[in-house]
Amino acid sequence: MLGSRIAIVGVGQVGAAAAYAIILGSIATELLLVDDNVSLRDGQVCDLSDVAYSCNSRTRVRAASHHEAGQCDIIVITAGSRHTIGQTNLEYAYRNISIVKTIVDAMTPFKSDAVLLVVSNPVDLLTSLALQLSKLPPSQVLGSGTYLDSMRIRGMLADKIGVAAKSIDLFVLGVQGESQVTAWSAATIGGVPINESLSKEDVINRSDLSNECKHRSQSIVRAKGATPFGIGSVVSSICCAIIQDKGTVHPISHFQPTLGCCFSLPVVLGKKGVTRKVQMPLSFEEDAQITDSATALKAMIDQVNNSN
Ligand SMILES: NC(=O)c1ccc[n+]([C@@H]2O[C@H](COP(=O)([O-])OP(=O)(O)OC[C@H]3O[C@@H](n4cnc5c(N)ncnc54)[C@H](O)[C@@H]3O)[C@@H](O)[C@H]2O)c1
Repeated sequence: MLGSRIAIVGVGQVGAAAAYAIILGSIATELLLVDDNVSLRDGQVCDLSDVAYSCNSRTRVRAASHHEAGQCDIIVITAGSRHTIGQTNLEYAYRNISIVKTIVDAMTPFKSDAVLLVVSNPVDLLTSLALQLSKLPPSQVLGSGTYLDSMRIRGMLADKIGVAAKSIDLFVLGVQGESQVTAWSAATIGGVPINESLSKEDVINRSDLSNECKHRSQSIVRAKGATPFGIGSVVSSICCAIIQDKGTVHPISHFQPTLGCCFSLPVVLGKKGVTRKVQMPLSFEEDAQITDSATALKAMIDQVNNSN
């Protein structure tokens, strides 16, 4: 972590929660906060600096411009607009597309080995556009994708069968949201394929669990208005894996050349972002669902590019 710098662009609910987790973990030496709303940004700097002082964090926090953020080791994009009542998903997507375009433009040129991590929604679409616009190599442009969903479903399964989530390998993959796919066919418990490791007493309805996981964000938003903490902690884990060159495997949105867009498949994360891809044998149905949703995403990206 020595000398490492992370920038968070957009310090609303999600950006602030990510900053909080990064400070608690002393993940970086310096944390730069950027927001168009300058008084909110400065308030967050003071509040989060207090966190750093009170927990003896080695991470120091300060306000910065978009341009400075582009020179950091990792730049996390959590800027966005709120989904307003009556706004369609398409209108919402176009609003955030315009925000991400402005941000990437203002940060260009990036430090050549910077890693860009997109969190704003729709995450796979915005990651694909950030890759096009930033001109960074594909291995350095990532999206949080289905990382949180994978952690969620592991936790939910762990609760049902009484095994620690850490001993479960189960990935949610593909385009994050309605068409994401739970890769049950490749799931293991303690390294043993799930079909062999579970006994008859372990009754799990896979489809119910996948659906509950898919809609969990909506339930949280209905209950408390936003979902900042889970994703904040995911951002901190991803930054930690990169800065500490951990070589750990995570489901991360990244560029898939065969389908021409970014979505989540397992990768090894290290200092240079994606250091290698991990082949995961999926069932025919899982593979087909992922391909279908990626094809629809690519069509949407082409539509956005043609509308410019
Ligand atoms: N990927 C995930 O799993 C996940 C989970 C939760 C939320 N999100 C997404 O994260 C994004 C942020 O959510 P939130 O609840 O923090 O919203 P928020 O409204 O609380 O914060 C957004 C912030 O972005 C700032 N902003 C807007 N334009 C900017 C610009 N050009 N430069 C810098 N800052 C700018 C705003 O001033 C605001 O402070 C949304 O797109 C949301 O959908 C993603």
